[in-house]
Amino acid sequence: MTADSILATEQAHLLQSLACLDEMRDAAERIADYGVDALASEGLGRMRAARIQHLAADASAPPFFGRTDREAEAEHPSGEVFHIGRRHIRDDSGDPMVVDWRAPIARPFYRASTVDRQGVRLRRRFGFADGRLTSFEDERLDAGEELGLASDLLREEIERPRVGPMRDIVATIQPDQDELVRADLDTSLCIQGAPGTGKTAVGLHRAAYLLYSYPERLRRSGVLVVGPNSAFLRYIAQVLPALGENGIQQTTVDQLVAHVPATRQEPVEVAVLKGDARMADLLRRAVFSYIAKPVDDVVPIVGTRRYRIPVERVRRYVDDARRSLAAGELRWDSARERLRNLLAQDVRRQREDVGGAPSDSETRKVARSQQVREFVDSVWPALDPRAVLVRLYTDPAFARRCTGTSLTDEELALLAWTGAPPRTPRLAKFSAADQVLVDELTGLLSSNDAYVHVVVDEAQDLSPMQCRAVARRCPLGSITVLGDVAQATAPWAAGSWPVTLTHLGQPHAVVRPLTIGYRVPGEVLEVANRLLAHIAPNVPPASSVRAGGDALTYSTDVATAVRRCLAVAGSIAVIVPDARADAVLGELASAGIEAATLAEELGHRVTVVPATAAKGLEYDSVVLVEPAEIVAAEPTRVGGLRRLYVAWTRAVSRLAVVHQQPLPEELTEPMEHREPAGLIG
Ligand SMILES: Nc1ncnc2c1ncn2[C@@H]1O[C@H](COP(=O)(O)OP(=O)(O)OP(=O)(O)O)[C@@H](O)[C@H]1O
Repeated sequence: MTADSILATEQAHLLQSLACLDEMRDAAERIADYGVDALASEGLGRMRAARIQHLAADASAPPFFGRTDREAEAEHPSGEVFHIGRRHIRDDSGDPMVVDWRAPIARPFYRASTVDRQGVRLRRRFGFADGRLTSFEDERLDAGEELGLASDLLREEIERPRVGPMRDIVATIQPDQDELVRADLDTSLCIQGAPGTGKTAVGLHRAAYLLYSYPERLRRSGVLVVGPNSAFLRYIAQVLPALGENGIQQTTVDQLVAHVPATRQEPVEVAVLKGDARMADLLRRAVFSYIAKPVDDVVPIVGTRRYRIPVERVRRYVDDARRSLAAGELRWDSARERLRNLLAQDVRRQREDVGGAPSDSETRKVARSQQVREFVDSVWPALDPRAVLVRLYTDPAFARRCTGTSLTDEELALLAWTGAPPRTPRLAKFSAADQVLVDELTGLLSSNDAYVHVVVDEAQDLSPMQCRAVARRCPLGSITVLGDVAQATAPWAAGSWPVTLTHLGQPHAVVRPLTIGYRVPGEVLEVANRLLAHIAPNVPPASSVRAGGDALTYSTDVATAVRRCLAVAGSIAVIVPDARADAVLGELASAGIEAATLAEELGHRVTVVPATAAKGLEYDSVVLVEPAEIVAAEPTRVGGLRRLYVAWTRAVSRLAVVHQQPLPEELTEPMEHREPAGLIG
């Protein structure tokens, strides 16, 4: 077959697949929602809506992007052919026209090699333009052909100028990434990777893979994706819907714990202390301290009769509830409930002992009786997490009692409330670190939403207490942890995966590295890698699959540098020291260049990005303003260099450094004792 006739045949398959997809959508819309009862009908309706949404997702995307031809088998003497796409498409008779990329049969498309063919004779990739099939690329694995990263279609995809939000990488997932994407649901993973190695992409595709592969286990309380900030969430928001997954909750850690607003700023050292794992112990002791020792018999009145529960028995019940609380079997509020029930059951037994036959509803009435309620309130009061926290901050004797030996006097003094104490806990102004503590307390008092799998991105920046907040959302499930210790800029960051994983409740998660960079051009990465010796000596330098002729330039004027970027296609970020954001916006405006802020919709050509908000984002061109000032703005040199490392590694095609001050010396000194980052492929 000639290339043209292959293309024509594939184009015909594409049109047929689209027609089948239309038919599947029509069929889904025709199905009525009649279940056996109203609830079942509602459930069916929901499922149907989800299915229609799934089938409609990203209708502009080609129905398939690849194909595998399998070796001949007894049942299929000429070898089966599978087209691989974003979703399963079948014809009228139910035969697959396209198989979902997540299906086990699609795996060899990503993983087969000449060494391990996995039953595949030929792998074909397709190129598209405006929804039309325009090219294809074959690897005859059985003839020893394997392109790897040298594939033109793969390189085109990687080098496509970036505009707007993040895209899925489903057509070009690499074997090392695929292994992580398809790890089973019970496996917790920690993916450590240099900037642009595809951690976020892998984490999101893993979420989609798990939903497809474990629908039963994930249908109810599925997958939660946690990102560092709302700009990042907006940037990644389209990836999962484009893969047909609309039901995944995506949130920031701050949103996760926002029971109270964060309206108070506080010194870094206070925030660091409040993020320390020892706070968990303090809060726990504080909560337990509210349990009082019963001193009297309890005497519930039923009708006109009084039943006496002797104090020794009452103490036993309280001890029993306390043990359940300590063992984590019960939260505070349900332990209160348990206590009420224990007392009511005691009365029931007393009545039975004298020949009565009290009903369940009478027993429930005893549990709710005034005497039982007053007793429970006195030994096991209802607690407001804000009140407990405010008391710890405003009552030094109480804080000291709850501390044990874990916090020093200096540390306790740091926690003390500054300014006039709030009149009521409801009026207290809390900080972002307090929000996490309120969440910890809330978790001690009552249960929260729990997920079967959590994907947490930029996890290197989480404080131990934030890690615990994430872990609480996944008490029995697994976690995919994504991050890069070299990019840890938060002052409370642990800087070590074993520590972070322990606080995430996953001490045995395997740390898996990704070292091939798909974003940053080689010459830009080579300079960034010089910083590693100073910011994360144990992290190996990454290599880049990409090089650009004018990838790294230096100049002195922002507007000129931006204009040069405007001359080529793609998104542009002007990454600035935070304090300069307004000035640079003004400078660009007076130069006649329209620029947006990060708070505005994605898709603007030029965005001014404060250095502290650049994490996780990427742009085709980056104009990086005054690196030395970005470093100096952080409390420590290492923190500053890490911030610069993040900012330096946001560009896909070109990085234009604009500076009048000398560059930080760590950037200009070549790497010693290290392998320079090579270009792969
Ligand atoms: N296999 C791939 N095929 C095509 N593009 C890819 C592949 N892997 C990653 N990319 C692209 O590389 C870029 C970087 O990916 P991603 O943002 O996931 O990296 P990251 O490791 O999370 O980076 P950072 O540490 O900076 O947050 C993205 O544009 C992504 O789409």
